[in-house]
Amino acid sequence: MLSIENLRCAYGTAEILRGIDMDVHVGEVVALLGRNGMGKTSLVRSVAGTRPPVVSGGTIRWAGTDTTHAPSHERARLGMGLVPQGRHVFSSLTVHENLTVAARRRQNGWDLDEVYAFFPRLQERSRSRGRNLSGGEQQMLAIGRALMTNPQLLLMDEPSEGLAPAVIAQIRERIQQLKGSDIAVLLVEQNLGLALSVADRVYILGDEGRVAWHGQASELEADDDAQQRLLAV
Ligand SMILES: Nc1ncnc2c1ncn2[C@@H]1O[C@H](COP(=O)(O)OP(=O)(O)OP(=O)(O)O)[C@@H](O)[C@H]1O
Repeated sequence: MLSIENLRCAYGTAEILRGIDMDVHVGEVVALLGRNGMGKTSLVRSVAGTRPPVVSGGTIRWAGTDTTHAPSHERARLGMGLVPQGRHVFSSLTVHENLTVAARRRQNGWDLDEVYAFFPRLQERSRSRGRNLSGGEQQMLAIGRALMTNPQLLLMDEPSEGLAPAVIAQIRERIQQLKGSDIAVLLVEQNLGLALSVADRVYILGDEGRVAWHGQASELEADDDAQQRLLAV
């Protein structure tokens, strides 16, 4: 389980998160929502140990270990995988190379064949370089690359950003497939429809740098007031 208590983080003197409490259990998908600039990416980067921002208070525990100030490679070793906003695939490497460079062996874990079975399009494009892929293919590659590290906690930062509806539908199906496996998923999304269709629970960040709403995805779906007030939909 990922357990975040009273987390604060800052860029220089600007404190963005001011006391976040949140947990994500293995086998569930938790969506992290909020309007632009509320700190969703900052929270995910704090969990993954990617700087900036700097964690200025609180604790992050993963599977019983205090990872609050652990280096990002240590968090990866403990089973955290990040699908970063903007994908960041290696543009000069092929799909195959992007995937194998990330591989981390674990018994009964993800390997190249499994990732190709999960995203057949990646196998078709295995010899293409990152820079020649479409946005959707790059997103599949970013997810596949994170899966190659055999994560038990998958942090996904806006996987639907800039993608066509047909590709978003595929990403939705794949997240649903991951659900119920031995992976915990924390999903940052702007696309409320996608978030509600895959998430078990939802946290919404408000403009105080705190959680403004949390509950079951089905509760948020029925709560027009929260949607309008906190997400401006
Ligand atoms: N590297 C940085 N240096 C200084 N301030 C930053 C940096 N990155 C983000 N911020 C600020 O931190 C705040 C939170 O940004 P963050 O990207 O975490 O929000 P977000 O909810 O993910 O937004 P979006 O939906 O637009 O991606 C914003 O005010 C942003 O301008």
